[in-house]
Amino acid sequence: MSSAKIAINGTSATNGTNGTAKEMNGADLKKLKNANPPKVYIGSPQKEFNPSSNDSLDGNQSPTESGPPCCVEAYSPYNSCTYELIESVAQFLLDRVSIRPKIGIICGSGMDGTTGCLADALTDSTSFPYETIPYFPTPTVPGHMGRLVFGYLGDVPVMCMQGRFHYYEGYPLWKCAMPVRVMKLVGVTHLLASNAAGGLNDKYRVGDIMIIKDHINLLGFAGNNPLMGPNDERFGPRFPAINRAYDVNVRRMAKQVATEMDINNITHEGVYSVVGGPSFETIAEIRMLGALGVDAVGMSTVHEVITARHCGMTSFAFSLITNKSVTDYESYEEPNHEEVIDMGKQREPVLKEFITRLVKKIEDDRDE
Ligand SMILES: O=P(O)(O)O[C@@H]1C[C@H](O)[C@@H](CO)O1
Ligand code: HPA
Repeated sequence: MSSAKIAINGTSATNGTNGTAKEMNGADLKKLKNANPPKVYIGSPQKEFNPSSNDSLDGNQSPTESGPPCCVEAYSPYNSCTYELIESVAQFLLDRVSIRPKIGIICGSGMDGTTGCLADALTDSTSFPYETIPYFPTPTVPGHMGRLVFGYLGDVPVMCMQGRFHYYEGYPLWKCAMPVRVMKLVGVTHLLASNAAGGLNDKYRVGDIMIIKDHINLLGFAGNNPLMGPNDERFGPRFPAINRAYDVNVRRMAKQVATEMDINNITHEGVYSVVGGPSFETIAEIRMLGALGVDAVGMSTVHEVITARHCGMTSFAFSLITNKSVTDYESYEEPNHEEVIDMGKQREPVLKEFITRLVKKIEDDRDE
């Protein structure tokens, strides 16, 4: 494969074969960071990040004698990742890309794979493997890539998380949702999140799309919320309202897109509930969720949407129904991650088209 060197802010990164996709590899970016370190303030009292010291870039180091470490210990349930730190991560990205996206996309399981996925459809793209972004977590789940990709979807500038972070990976909820705040400070106003989910609603079939109109935050009921801990008003209020989390206008546009694509027969609107995972649900749990009015169940999205709403972003999310939730004690069926990934891949073209058209509508609406 041929590769040309191109200049990004005076330093070099590798340019792909077609001249439109720039992949920053780990080694290049480590060099880049050392040459041009982001100003990152960590802990309290604030400390300037020094890439030549032993400080880790991933924010996962444990407390040291000199005081609290970076943005907090990885497993703290309380978010003390400062506004300044998120700002510095956003600045790190802004210094290295020229586009200024207003729409941020999070790709769910099966939609964030290695080839043919949404992020691959972006043109003029620059991608940052997560491990090369200061303080970013890194994904551990098979089938989830770990890249932040900037580029154009159709002619709309977007930034796209190809791979997300889940609570069951061991990250606290605030850390799972930390990239949403980075998006916010990059300038994103609209969050579009997708996920894979088990279908509880009898009308849903595997492969259907459910536009999320509301959620039940089971983790929140159990006293776990991404906004726990000190609140910085620069992000948003201490007690944000969440009852209008899934924007009615964007949902209307999504339904228009479904009509235009002639996929109304596989498109629904319903209630999503988050569980902690990684174990799938028992039959009793599924029956309980059904009785609560849940249409689909998954392991993500809710903490991202709460974080986005907290900082004033417009949010929209949808589920791909990758499996039917088992409700029958006589059944031998068992949900598994492989079928989740397979269904995501099968539906990739439809979902890509769905998101591309929706993004265009949002952009046109913003311009009006
Ligand atoms: O990232 P999402 O919510 O799409 O992933 C779902 C939940 C688990 O990560 C996985 C289970 O197969 O799919
Ligand atoms: N339960 C929870 N999360 C999921 C499921 C499920 O059945 N399918 C895909 N993600």
